Amino acid sequence: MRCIARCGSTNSELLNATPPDDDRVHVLVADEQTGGRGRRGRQWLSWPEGSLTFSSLWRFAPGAPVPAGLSLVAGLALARALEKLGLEGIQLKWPNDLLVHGCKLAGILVELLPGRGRTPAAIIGIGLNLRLPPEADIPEQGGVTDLHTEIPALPPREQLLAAILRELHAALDLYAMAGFGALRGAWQQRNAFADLPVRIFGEGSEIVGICTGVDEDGALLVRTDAGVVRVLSGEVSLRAAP
Ligand SMILES: O=C(O)CCCC[C@@H]1SC[C@@H]2NC(=O)N[C@@H]21
Repeated sequence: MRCIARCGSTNSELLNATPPDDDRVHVLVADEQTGGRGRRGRQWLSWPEGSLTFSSLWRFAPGAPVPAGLSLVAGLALARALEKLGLEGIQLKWPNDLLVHGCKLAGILVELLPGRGRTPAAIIGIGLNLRLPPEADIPEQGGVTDLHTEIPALPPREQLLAAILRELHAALDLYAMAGFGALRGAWQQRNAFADLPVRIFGEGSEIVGICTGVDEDGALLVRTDAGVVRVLSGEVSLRAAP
């Protein structure tokens, strides 16, 4: 594990300076990110004392199918770590957000690193709000929350990170062995939109229906008038339907 004071984005750092193939687990933590990135080209804002931002490189078997459910696995691991610290009411918003009381507490950005003759890898980036300044709240984006608001007795940062990494690596080991199917039930128990009307916006398309869960690959299942539609993570955005 490497801890640095500042960088643009921990995901970008790992993408640009891939550690050697034999380095099975590689984690980069930054006290401050100046160009944090979120899904769909969004910015991820963080504050030096107010956020925990890190990325973990995870290698998967050459020739294995693209690990589609990874951001769900990471979300579940993060949820489990925070639940063990006493945080209740965590919900997972497919594919990459962790919510408490409907407000975003953490986000996950998974990016694949092409093999180029090496073992293929994924970078799993996690941004967790610890103590946000008031200007961080953007109600029109559903609102944000921080860990300090949810559990006032926050453990020290290093302890929190260690607890998250423990859960993350345990979940990744199971995922590597048995696939997302082994974690699917646990993810669905925390599904923020279970049996609720949803609207999925893609590039030039829109799906409206009831969210019935996720499948063995981590794809979202939406029951529409035309039958059940499988939505792959890609460039889509999920919202509650009125
Ligand atoms: O909400 C999202 O769309 C995902 C946010 C992911 C943010 C984390 S912070 C650590 C890592 N480095 C980045 O630039 N992004 C991820």
